[in-house]
Amino acid sequence: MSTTVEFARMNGLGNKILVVDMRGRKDRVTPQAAIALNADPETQFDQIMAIHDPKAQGTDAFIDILNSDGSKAQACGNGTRCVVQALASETGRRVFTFQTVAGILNAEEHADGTISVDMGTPVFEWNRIPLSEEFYDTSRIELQIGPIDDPILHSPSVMSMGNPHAIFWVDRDVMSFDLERFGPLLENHPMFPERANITLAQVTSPSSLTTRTWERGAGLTLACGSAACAAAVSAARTGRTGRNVAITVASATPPGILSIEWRERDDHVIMTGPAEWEWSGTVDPTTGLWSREEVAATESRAL
Ligand SMILES: N[C@H](CCC[C@H](N)C(=O)O)C(=O)O
Repeated sequence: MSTTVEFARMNGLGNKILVVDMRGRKDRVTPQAAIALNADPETQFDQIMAIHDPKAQGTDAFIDILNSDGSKAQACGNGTRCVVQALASETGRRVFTFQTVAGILNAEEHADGTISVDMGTPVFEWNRIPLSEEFYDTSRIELQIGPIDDPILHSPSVMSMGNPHAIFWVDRDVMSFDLERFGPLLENHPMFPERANITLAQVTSPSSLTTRTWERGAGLTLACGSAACAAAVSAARTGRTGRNVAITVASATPPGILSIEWRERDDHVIMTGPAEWEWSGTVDPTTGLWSREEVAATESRAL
C-alpha cells in the first residue's frame, strides 16, 4: 500500500476542510496525522473528511470525519458539500449517497454549483443529544454563563443533528460576544458528556437568522453547517421562524448564506450552500506529512 494519498484543501463558507481520498485502503487517517496537519499553517483545518470505500449497499462512499484536535465528529455539513464537489468534478455525477457513523446522507450538486445535503432528522431527546441531566423539554434548558442575576448567555435550545448542539438566542450582533472565552467553557460544560458545538443565533426576520459558532474539537471556525441546521430547526421549533430559513454566517469572510429547510413531510433537514476547492496535494494518512501539487488552479479541481 502506497504511503501517500491524494487530498484537497477546500472550504465551505470559510470552514476549512481537508478532503482525503482513502478509497482502496483499509487504514484510517490517524488522530496524529490530523494534529500534525493542523499544526502547519498551510494545512491548518477545521475538519478532515476522509472518503473510504462504501460499506453499505447503495452508498457511494463511507466518510470518516475528524476534528482538528484529532477527535471524531459524527456530522459536518460544510465538509459534506466539499466532498460532493470533489466527487462531482471527478465523476461528472451530481447525486451521491454517503454513509457516516451517524447514518446515511443524500446530497446533490445543482446546475448553479451550489450543493444540497440532506442532513437527516433532528434529535431532541435529552439522553440522545446527549445531556447529563434529564430535561423533558430541550427547546429551552436551564444553563447559563455570567453573573447569576444577569447572565450573558442563558437558556439554550439543545438538540443533535448527528452531533450535539446548543443554540443560545441573543438580541444583539453575534460578533459582539466574547465567544473565544465562553466557547470552551460551554463546549466542556458538565451538561454535555460528549461536549457540544456552541452557537450564538440572532433572529433577524421570520425567515432569517445570523449565527456564529464555537465548534467542539475545532474552536472558533469561520462557519459550521450542522450548527446552521441546528439553529434553523431550533428557531422553527420555538416559533421564532418558519421552517425555511436563510442563515447568515457572520464569522465567514465575507459573511455567507446557507439555506436551510426543515421539511414538513419527512422531518428531514436540507442544507444548501457553496463549496470551494483551493489546492490539492498528497499526504501520508499515518503521519500527516504532506506536499502540494504544482498545478495551475484552473487545471485541477479534483482529488
Ligand atoms: N464544521 C462542521 C461541524 C463539525 C462538527 C464538529 N465540530 C463536532 O461535532 O465535533 C459542519 O459544517 O457541520
